[in-house]
Formats: sequence, structure tokens, C-alpha cells
Amino acid sequence: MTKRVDVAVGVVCRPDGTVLWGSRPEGKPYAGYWEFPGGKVEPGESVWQALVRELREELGIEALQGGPWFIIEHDYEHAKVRLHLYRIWEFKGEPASLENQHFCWAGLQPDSISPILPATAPMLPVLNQPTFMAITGFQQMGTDYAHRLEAGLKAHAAIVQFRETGLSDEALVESYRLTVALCERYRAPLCINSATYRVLLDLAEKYSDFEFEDHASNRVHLTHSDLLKGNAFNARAVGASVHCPESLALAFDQGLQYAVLGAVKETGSHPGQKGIGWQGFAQMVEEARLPVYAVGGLSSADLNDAWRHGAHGVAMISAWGASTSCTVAS
Ligand SMILES: Nc1nc2c([nH]c(=O)n2[C@H]2C[C@H](O)[C@@H](COP(=O)(O)OP(=O)(O)OP(=O)(O)O)O2)c(=O)[nH]1
Repeated sequence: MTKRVDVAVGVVCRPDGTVLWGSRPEGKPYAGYWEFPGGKVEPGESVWQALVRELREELGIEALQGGPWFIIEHDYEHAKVRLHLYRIWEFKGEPASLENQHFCWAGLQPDSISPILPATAPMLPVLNQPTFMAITGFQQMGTDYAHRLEAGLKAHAAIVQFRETGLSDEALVESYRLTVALCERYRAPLCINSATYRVLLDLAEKYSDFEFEDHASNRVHLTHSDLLKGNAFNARAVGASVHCPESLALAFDQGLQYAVLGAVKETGSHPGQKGIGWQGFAQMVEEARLPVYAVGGLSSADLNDAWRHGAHGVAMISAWGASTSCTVAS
């Protein structure tokens, strides 16, 4: 059996949203294919050390700030690889072609670049998901709800997770309609928490003027228990809440595009309950095979910490649209 090879892969990001692409040089398998910079981890090296070395050797840049993203495995004819994807958001120097390879800055899903390595191409839509998730809180925000959701969507591109419990029928219908309208206006992808989804289906049965159907195009966010049990909406599921490495692995096995893990810090809704902390979060996502949003007492000011500890981004509940959360950490 061939041993799986660990490869350090760096997604070097610029603030304008472009990332660094390299074309594989002549003489290597898949020469001419585009990839993210990186290379094999040498014995005794950490993934980060390998990445710093490869970026220096291949492109003459110094990686300064980075964090793990997730891991993918792929079997090529020439090798079985385990790709350790890292996000690098701060570096020094201008890239130069030190190994005779072409490189360029382009988006995460570029039309202009082809062909892309077979293991890299399918993960691009997953990597390209918004950095932020807004989890709705109609009850908490009351009359401020639409204003706060809109203020947040103006400030940040985000996935919106519609999650409401304990609302009256009228309030649930109202908050759903407001949320759909704002998501459409700001082109924010909407997913509906599976517990809320069930209630919305019941309401549609009860009130003929409330149109909510179980459409194939509806995107569902599974609660942890629905992820474990499996349910009728699994075919619509795009993401899930997870509590441990095992449920994170299950989310990947079910083909989901993201997971949400927390609570990282103490939250307003559970005062006195300490969160898992950034170290706890980092340990749980160490083997993650898909992007993970950190949640629990967080705002956009926590983004760099989140990235450093292996998160794809930050999910916010009460900080969403609050004036203090509107600065994006660089
Ligand atoms: N750097 C990089 N490698 C990738 C990506 N996607 C992907 O499947 N790979 C695979 C291709 C190769 O099989 C492996 C990287 O090995 P490599 O041969 O380029 O590594 P290296 O620079 O250390 O090469 P060498 O020492 O053998 O010359 O990972 C990607 O996006 N970036």
C-alpha cells in the first residue's frame, strides 16, 4: 500500500478577495495545471513550517499570519495525498517566479484559470462560502430586527441561518418574510434551521395565505440532533451544528458544505457557562474535512482569532448588525 503524503497548501489571500495561484512546472505530474502554492511536508517539519519554506523557495514571499482551514484527501495515479489547507492573510514581499512557474492573482473560483488540479477544483465553492454567518434572533431584537439584519448584511457578505424558537405564529411568519426579503435584496444565501423548518411546514398547513413548501431548492441547516438522527430534510441540508470531532466527521460524510461549532465564549443566553475557548475549538477542528464557523459570544472583531484557530469564519447571533461588530478585522 502506498503511504499517504502530507502536503502543505497555502491559500494566500489579499484584502481585495484575490488569492495566489501557481501553475505546476514542467517535469512534475500534472505540469501546467493550476494549484495553490505549497508542497510536501518534509520529515520533522510542521505543516506551517513546510508552507513557510515552500512560499519562500517557490515565490520569495514570507508568510506572516496564517491558520489551518481544513484537510482533504485525494488519490492520484502518482500519489495518495492529504492536503492541509491553510489560509494566509498576511505576508511580506512580492511574489516572484523562482522555480520557473507561472503565477497570478485571481478569485477563488476563477473563470480565467484552467485546468485546475483535480483535488483542488471541487473544493473551491466550499472555500468561497461567506466568511460570516448571521443567525437570526427576532425575539431578542424585537422591532430592531430588520434594521439590525440589514445593517449587518450591508457591512458583510454572509450566509443567513434562519433559526427562531418560541415565537407566536404571527411573529414567526413575519420574521420569515422579513428575512427572505432582506436575503434576496442583499443576495445573501439563506438556510433554515431544521427545527424551525418543521414549524414553518406546520404553519403552511394551518394558514392558507402562508406559502412555505418543502422545495428541493430550500437550504436546510441541521440541528445537532437532526444531524445525528437523519431526517426527511437531509437531502436539503447544506450545513449543520456540531459539538465534537465525531459529529464534524459525520457532517463531512453526509456531504455538507460547512459546520458550525461552539460555544467558543460565554454567551448572553447561557450566562455563567464557560465556552470551549479558542484552544478547545482548535483541537476539535484539527481533523476537519470541511469549513467550520466558530460560534458563541463572537463578533467580527474575533475574525483573526477564529482564522488562527482553524475556523472558516464567525457565526454571530446578538452581535449581528450591532454597531460594535461592523469593523472587519484585517
Ligand atoms: N501545492 C499544491 N499541491 C496540490 C494541490 N492540489 C493537489 O492535489 N496537490 C497535490 C499535487 C501533488 O501530488 C502534491 C504536491 O506535491 P508536489 O510534487 O507539488 O510537492 P513538492 O513541491 O514538495 O515537490 P517535489 O519535492 O516532489 O518536487 O499535492 C494544490 O492546490 N497545491
